[in-house]
Amino acid sequence: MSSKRPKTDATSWGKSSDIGDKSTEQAKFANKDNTPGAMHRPATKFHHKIGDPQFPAEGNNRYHLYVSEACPWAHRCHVTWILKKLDGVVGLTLTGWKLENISHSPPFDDYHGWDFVDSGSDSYSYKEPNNFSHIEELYELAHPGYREEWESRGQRPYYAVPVLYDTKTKTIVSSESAEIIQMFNSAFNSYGADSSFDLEPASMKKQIEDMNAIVYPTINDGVYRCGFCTSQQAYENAYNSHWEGMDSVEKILGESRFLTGDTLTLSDIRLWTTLARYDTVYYSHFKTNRSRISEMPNLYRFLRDVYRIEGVSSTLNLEWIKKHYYWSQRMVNPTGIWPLGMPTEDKAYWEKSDDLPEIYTL
Ligand SMILES: N[C@@H](CCC(=O)N[C@@H](CS)C(=O)NCC(=O)O)C(=O)O
Repeated sequence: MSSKRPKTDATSWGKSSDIGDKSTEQAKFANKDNTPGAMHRPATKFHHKIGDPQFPAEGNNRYHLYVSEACPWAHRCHVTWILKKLDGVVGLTLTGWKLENISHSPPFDDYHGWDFVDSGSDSYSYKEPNNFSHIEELYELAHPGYREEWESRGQRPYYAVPVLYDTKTKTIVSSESAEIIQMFNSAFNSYGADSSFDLEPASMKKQIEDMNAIVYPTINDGVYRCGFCTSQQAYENAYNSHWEGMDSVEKILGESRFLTGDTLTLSDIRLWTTLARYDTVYYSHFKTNRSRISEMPNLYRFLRDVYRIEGVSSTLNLEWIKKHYYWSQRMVNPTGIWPLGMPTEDKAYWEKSDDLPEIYTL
């Protein structure tokens, strides 16, 4: 137990001052609601870039991606890794689905983050290169004293996935999904990635940023603002803002196939990984329950449209997603019981295609 740990009765995740480096997207779209009990996502720690002097672009698995199939932020990276054909270029480890002993209240001694015990779904067997048992060990290797830094502020250590790790310098390049997917899109094109398509064309940067400005705060982080808050007022604020965002995206997708037109971009991948979890998890577990995705015609069409792109469905592990949220997040669901009978467990939910355009090829 840390001797420096201050006494705190904090019960919510993060503080409004935890936005870290002000230039990050997360800081730009941080939750502005200072109602007691509002959820504030802490800043991730590592923001280096492939191309920085100590992290030159290189293939042959010098760099290694850690993702949990449960996590929507990590899932963005996994989808981009698949679409850019980075297998053999950037290594991959899938963690298990459990986050054991996660809590918003101290003590945090038994919290070690994602485990590698039951690593990977059946279709993958990518080994953790350091033989670690938990991701805590990776964070401590990259930044000795990482746990202590958080605990000395009275906070749970934030062992976030995704992580892009450098096997050569044994440190973390980035722990921020928005930045990792941009690197995957462009940094490895001369090292084996599929360079024939661009998920962030320069001519569309502004439209992509405009979409992210809606999707990040109201939808990607918005569902967590609904689910992780600890007061009625904070929940109602988060819920209203979330549905404002959902309604505007439903409208946008009524006018174009993807968020910025006819071309799939990183914005679509960012939206998709939240929608893919929605009817299984967020609707009930996070109380976002005004409508299911299957009741929003354009969002539902988009969800199934992207699901059909080659490779995408292989990244969706609904069983682990369900177990992870309902079992791990005891501060939301104290019994840890996961529900049965989810409509998303029926293949027809994903494969209904009468209202879909032809399959999108990259
Ligand atoms: N801003 C981060 C968010 C990542 C994040 O919060 N991941 C969660 C899982 S959904 C996590 O790993 N949490 C572990 C923890 O809280 O210690 C990103 O986009 O990469």
